[in-house]
Amino acid sequence: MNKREYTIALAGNPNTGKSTLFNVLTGLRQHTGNWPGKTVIHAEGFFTYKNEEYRIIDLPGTYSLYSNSADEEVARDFIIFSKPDVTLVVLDATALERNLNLALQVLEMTDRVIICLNLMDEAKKKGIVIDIANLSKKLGVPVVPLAARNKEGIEELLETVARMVHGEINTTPLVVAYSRAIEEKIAKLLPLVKEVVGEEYPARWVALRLLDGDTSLLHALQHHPHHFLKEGATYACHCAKSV
Ligand SMILES: Nc1nc2c(ncn2[C@@H]2O[C@H](COP(=O)(O)OP(=O)(O)OP(=O)(O)O)[C@@H](O)[C@H]2O)c(=O)[nH]1
Ligand SMILES: [Mg+2]
Repeated sequence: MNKREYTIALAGNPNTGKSTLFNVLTGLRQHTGNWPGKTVIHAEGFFTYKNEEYRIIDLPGTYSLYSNSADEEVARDFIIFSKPDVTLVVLDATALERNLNLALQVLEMTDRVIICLNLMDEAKKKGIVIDIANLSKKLGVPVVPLAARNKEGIEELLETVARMVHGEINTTPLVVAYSRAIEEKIAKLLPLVKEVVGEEYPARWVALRLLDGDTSLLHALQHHPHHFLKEGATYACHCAKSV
């Protein structure tokens, strides 16, 4: 019997070192191509760690994961529809505040997240000190410091990835609280969304996207092979307009 291969996605703002990390992890076992139907180049690579096979996808760098561009949609769709076993969110440690925005968005989509705090060498040079343990506690997911270009922190990252795919890490992703008005709408919509998407998709995130009038997500859901989901998505969208 073939052993299972784990899928890892690399997300993050542009220029945070995703491709550098991708190259360190995969060496020469990689190829680039086009996503079907979209002119966004993606890279896919493979590596082995402790006798287990991993596939890693270098997603386009984005500042958010809404539907503002093809890049954002590609990254968003991969996390939502392909359900990677682990999503690595690569952050620039010298611009943590700006980078955290994307991390919080990913935490709304999946609980299998590891934060890679990259460019730690630059942060140190600039005298930036980050309390890793506290950040990890606040975000509710592991945070691993890295200097990918110098191959620093890679072993700890791989070990954390392995533990996560084996279900040895319990995460409690930070839930962003919105204004009372929005939370009330979410509360109304949530049971309906749960009925439609069940356990298959993160209900709170879907509700938020619907409230935001994200028609592209709706479109993606309507093309889902599951008939019930297609109809449900249309219905949920209709309800989102009226809550
Ligand atoms: N000092 C330092 N530089 C790094 C590190 N990791 C990556 N870089 C540099 O940062 C720059 C951007 O790295 P990339 O790997 O291309 O970043 P990316 O996230 O793939 O960028 P996009 O694909 O544009 O989103 C390059 O010049 C890298 O050499 C690091 O840990 N330390
Ligand atoms: Mg890149």
